[in-house]
Amino acid sequence: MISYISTRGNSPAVSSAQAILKGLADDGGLYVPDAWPTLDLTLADLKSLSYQEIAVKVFTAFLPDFAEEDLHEAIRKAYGSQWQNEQIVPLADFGHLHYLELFHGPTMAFKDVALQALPQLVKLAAKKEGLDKEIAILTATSGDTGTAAMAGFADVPKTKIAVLYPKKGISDIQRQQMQSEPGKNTYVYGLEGNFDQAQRAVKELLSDADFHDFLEKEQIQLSSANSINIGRLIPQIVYYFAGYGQLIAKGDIAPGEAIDIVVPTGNFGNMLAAYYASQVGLPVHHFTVASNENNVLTDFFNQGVYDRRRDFKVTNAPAMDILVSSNLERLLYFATNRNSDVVRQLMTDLQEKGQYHLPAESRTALQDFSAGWTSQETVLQTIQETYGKDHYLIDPHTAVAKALYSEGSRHTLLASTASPYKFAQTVLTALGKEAVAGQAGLVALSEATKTTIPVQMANLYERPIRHRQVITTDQIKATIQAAFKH
Ligand SMILES: N[C@@H](CCOP(=O)(O)O)C(=O)O
Repeated sequence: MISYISTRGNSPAVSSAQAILKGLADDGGLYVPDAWPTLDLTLADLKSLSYQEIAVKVFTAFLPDFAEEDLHEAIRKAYGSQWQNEQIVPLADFGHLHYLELFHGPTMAFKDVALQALPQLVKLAAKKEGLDKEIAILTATSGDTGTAAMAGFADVPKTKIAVLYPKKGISDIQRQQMQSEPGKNTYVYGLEGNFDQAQRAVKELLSDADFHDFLEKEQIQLSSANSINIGRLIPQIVYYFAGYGQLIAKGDIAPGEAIDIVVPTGNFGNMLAAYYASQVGLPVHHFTVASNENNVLTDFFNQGVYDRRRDFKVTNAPAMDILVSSNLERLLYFATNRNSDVVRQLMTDLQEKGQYHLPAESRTALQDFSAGWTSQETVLQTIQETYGKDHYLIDPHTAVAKALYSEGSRHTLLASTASPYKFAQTVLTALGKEAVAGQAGLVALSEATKTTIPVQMANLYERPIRHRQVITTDQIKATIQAAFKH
């Protein structure tokens, strides 16, 4: 049975339930499986399996300490009528290019796929571990994770969730979604800072001894809804298999045929899930890592040097405005042939010097990856061209990836990570329309493109604003402590 170990090698191995409850290993590392599990399916099976059935196969393989009937129930709840498409992640096909639409969930971003499941997994993990404490979820967001995490955890008994988002640099709709979140157990704070600062604070609090004393006194188990939590990543593996199954069902590929995958990425969770899928049997020929102007990952893959010492840019693909890409640490662990000493040193270099150099032999292990970045102007141009040529509307993050795609002989899954309505102002600008804010922006986009405003957004601007508090980075710990105190 697999267990989970820290990428930095200085924490004991834990079960999958424990890894989900902890979020981050005590040594600051990220939990990774100590061996690749075997999926109980063949690629030929995929074309006749529902999304939920594929999810059962992936979840049971990666979460072997959970009872299978509990996982069935969790999956039934996570992928039910709250999804606006029965396939959960349908494909939109244009020749060899297939957009894997990951945005049909409650908050219209790919984060829903995992964050509809994570609360179920957390509850099951707590039951399994005999944990009778309240569970507090701390989350940093550049716009999408926070919204989706609250949609998942809102009013879940014995949980609380606190979200930190950068005050500047999220879309109008993301702001409205978060500030008007009605869940009684939700706490939302705008930060005078950027995503990296929010995420650093989350990681520090997860391993802060004094904060842990407070949690112990209050009988609280702390975890995270970010993709540093392995419980966030596992559900994301499922959709690559589901997309592959749809390609077989449509007759585009034969079982076993290799595909390419292109992913717009900031925190690297979505890309890493594709890599995990490939390690447990999905035939992937090539991965393209797409970045926006915060192109730290592009330089890393092209030059083998990760250097966060650069200006942090607020862009029109804001969910990817990230310079410290947490999940890369998990890829480094595999690229270094599971050498936690090397990973620990690289992470120390990143912390202390702001950069690290990947050893040459590990660069070879990443030869299936290439990387590129897309400017804000090209994002606008790509949205306009895609709409003009294919009459298909894409959001700015999907455009970051689309700009790097060029048609080849292989079928390609391109992760379409958010609804274009979630970034209505940017999409309107791209289409040469006035970027009106609020409900008027949704109406303008609907009229300009003769598309329907997603039902998930129907009453969004009627919800009252509940969360207005803005804090500085110095105030994070005390603010979260006050929120979580009974
Ligand atoms: N893009 C994210 C940033 C956090 O990433 P995560 O996948 O680690 O949760 C966002 O929109 O919040």
